[in-house]
Amino acid sequence: MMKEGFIYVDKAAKIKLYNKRAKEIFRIDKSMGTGHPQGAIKKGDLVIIGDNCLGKDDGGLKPESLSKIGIFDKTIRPTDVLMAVGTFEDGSIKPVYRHYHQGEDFLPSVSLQTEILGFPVSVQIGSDSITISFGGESFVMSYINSIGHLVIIDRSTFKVKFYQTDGYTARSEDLLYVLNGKHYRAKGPTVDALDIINQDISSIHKEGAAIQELCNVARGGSSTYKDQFSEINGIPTLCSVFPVDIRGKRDGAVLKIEDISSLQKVIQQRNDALTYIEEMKELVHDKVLDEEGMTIIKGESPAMKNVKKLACKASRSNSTVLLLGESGTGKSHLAETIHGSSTKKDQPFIHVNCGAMPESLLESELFGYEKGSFTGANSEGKAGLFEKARGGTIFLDEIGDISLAAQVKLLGVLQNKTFFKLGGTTSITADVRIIAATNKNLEEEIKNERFREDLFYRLNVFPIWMPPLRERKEDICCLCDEILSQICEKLQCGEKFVSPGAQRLLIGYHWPGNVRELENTLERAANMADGRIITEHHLPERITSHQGKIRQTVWKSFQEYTEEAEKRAILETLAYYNNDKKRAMQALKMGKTNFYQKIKKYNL
Ligand SMILES: Nc1ncnc2c1ncn2[C@@H]1O[C@H](COP(=O)(O)OP(=O)(O)OP(=O)(O)O)[C@@H](O)[C@H]1O
Repeated sequence: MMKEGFIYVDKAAKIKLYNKRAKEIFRIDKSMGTGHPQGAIKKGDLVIIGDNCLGKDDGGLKPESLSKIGIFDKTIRPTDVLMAVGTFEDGSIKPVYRHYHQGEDFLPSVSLQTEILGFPVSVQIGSDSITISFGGESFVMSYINSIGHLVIIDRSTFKVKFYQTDGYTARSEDLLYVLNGKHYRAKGPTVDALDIINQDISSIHKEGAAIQELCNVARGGSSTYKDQFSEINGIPTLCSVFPVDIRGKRDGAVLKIEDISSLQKVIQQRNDALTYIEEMKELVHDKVLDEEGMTIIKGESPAMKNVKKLACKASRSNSTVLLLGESGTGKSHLAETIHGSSTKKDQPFIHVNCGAMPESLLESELFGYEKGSFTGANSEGKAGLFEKARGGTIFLDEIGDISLAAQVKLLGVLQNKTFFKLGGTTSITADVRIIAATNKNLEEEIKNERFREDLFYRLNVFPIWMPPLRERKEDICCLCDEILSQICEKLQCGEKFVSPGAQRLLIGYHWPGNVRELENTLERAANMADGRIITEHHLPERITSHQGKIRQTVWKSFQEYTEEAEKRAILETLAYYNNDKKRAMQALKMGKTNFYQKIKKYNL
């Protein structure tokens, strides 16, 4: 049997030949079930809908169109999965329906079961077929991407007067058209297949680049359209268009079609499997790193768990990381941990405190200098920190404090991955991973022209925000345990513990100096306590007296707290997915509209 379908149209785009295979491909040669006569929908008819993607392959059905069967629900959105039973233009029966937002809450298989006027009705949407059942009879439609399945019951006889079948697009019987009152054709074993000869091709095939090309070429255009992918009537095909000339004059054109639905399905399954494997790999990797590497970072609050997740990702990539957050929150600690968990862990980690370095020295320290390049220079010349960090990581701490001149030079390194020594003429490759950190608000610095915007964008490839300690008080106890045991080891004073009363005070304090302040407080307390227990008496007055002040705290409204949390959730997820909005949206299990509304609301 011929594998390809052929359609021949004349200059006026009228179909002159449509072979058997083409009819099979577009499912217009089938006996199509038990059958029904031709007709149109009437007021009061019972309508049963199963649509796996509202607006696609259903004639463009809109949520508003559902008012025809008594559904006025503003939460139904285009692309929703919908199952509905209602009466046409007659409110005598309350519609029954269910809808799901794609991706957000749609399960691979959903169903709706109800009873209308004593008849059982069910709609079942699976991963590749939709089944509508009424009074014991079932109507199954299989699909590749999307479909709009429809069954209509005559209200006076309770007989099926229309059901959807394959080839509905070619028959112009898309769901919306039928709901709009368009006449549908008769179906059934005794009904002749759709007569398409002499019909305008656009009445059978409304869309697809191949159909457009066919019409162009039939009218006299030239064609290079060979084995191209084109979706025709929702069916994935490979098409070629050939001109037909008779005695040197254009007579029409032929479209050769190959059905690649099954191939498409296999590709889809393969892609799904690959995505699944990738997800599993990431999960396993994250878990291993979580267990092995990021345990050095103490903190189990949701904010710190997220920081650790991001740090895991950062340690696996070579991208520039920008650590943001108040002073003392642990940015340097995190930078070292990222390096220590990366493949570069056995290579150098060079910590440069850019803020502490005099401006005149910064350039020569970072990039080195050739001998005799400036007064006071070592006569042998010097390798810079970028060279010393070769193969490893350079951590540019307090990056917000460097001069504009140094920023230009750094930008050059980030853009070209090369630099010159001071007084040097040979370019040196910067084979180094950059992690930068600042407690400044760089956007503010850019506004005040103290920081270059282009440098900010080069640095802000993988941002991680360290939350201040006052926003993750649940971490205080485990930080105390960790830090106190390090301190006791350093002081060689034996193990010490924090009493519950002192713990309460530590949790109540607002920690403007963050973890660094906690560390200093514990070191002082460990020195003060003669015994093994650190009590309230060993804590400084600013902490013990703070307890009384807590009650004067100005509480925010519930809405403000909620908004802060929402903003933080979106920001952190966006950072985690490298600003990939789609993935962030999926991870947050948010609908598209909701997600973009929040982005707009919080100016993210
Ligand atoms: N999660 C943590 N677990 C254990 N120790 C921590 C943690 N976070 C911070 N520290 C300790 O707190 C101190 C301050 O942290 P760090 O120097 O990394 O902060 P920073 O954000 O880089 O500060 P600055 O912006 O002032 O440079 C360090 O001694 C660090 O070891």
